[in-house]
Amino acid sequence: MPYEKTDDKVVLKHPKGASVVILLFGATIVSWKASDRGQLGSPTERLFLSSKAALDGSKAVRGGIPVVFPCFGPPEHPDHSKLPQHGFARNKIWAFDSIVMDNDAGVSVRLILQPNPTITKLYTKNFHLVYVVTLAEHELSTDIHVLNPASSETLDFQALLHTYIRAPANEVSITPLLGKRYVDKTENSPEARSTLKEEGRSAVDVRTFTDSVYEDTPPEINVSWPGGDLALKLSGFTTLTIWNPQEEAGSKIGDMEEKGWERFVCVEPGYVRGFKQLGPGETWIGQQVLVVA
Ligand SMILES: O=P(O)(O)OC[C@H]1O[C@H](O)[C@H](O)[C@@H](O)[C@@H]1O
Repeated sequence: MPYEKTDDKVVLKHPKGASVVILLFGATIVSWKASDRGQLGSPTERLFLSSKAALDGSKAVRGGIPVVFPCFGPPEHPDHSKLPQHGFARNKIWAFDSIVMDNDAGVSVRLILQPNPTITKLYTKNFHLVYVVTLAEHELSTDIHVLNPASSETLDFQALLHTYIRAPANEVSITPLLGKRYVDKTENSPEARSTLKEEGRSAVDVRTFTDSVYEDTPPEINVSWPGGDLALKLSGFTTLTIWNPQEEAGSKIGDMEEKGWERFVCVEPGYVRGFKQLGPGETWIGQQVLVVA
């Protein structure tokens, strides 16, 4: 059996050893194990999950790949005024829909989230979210589909995959972002936080507290460090957020494990500058493929 489903999670298993664990809470991927290409040996964990993360549905998971929808950061749009930071998708129980692919190339599961009473008391817009997670030997594909089922209203949203890559934070290089415009959310004043800067580094690092939202994300991003390399192949997304709190902000995060900021970099493809405006009946798809080098 290439997958196992229990009340609270789905585990996909590839015949060559890779695996992924997806909680129905938030559709949060909490583990992805894959082996290096061309090397024997057991698959290794590729995502960071804080040992202090709550996995019981009491709060969003600190690590893995939380799904952010319909707002990123504190709510700014009138439709989102009752929502918490990063919206509700990472805090709600998604439904298992089906296994959509199961062959030698990979195994794929489809999860869905639709309005329910716990959502409509905070958010009254109609929406239909589909999340397709596909596991291959050295790749993990995560596709988020947003459908507007309304007959006349537009759906305004932001969406993002908050990918916590397990890596030695002080040694990672992220490319190619040279010349890209970004906002720096570590700046002190609201004016400075909304002023666009231009990236002057050929390889971006996170050795200091970093919270940058890049525009016009390239279709392929490389995250490398001595002894490791992960590529992100992206489509549909317009922004790329790079986040590492370092001690300065990380020590204030209650569910961050001791010095956890030393062990990950968040590389977050999204649509988070302005709002995607989806007409009635339209669908938007954002795809992230994580590829082991
Ligand atoms: O603590 P959380 O709500 O999970 O947010 C964690 C981080 O998410 C993103 O990376 C944002 O850009 C950061 O500003 C935020 O601090």
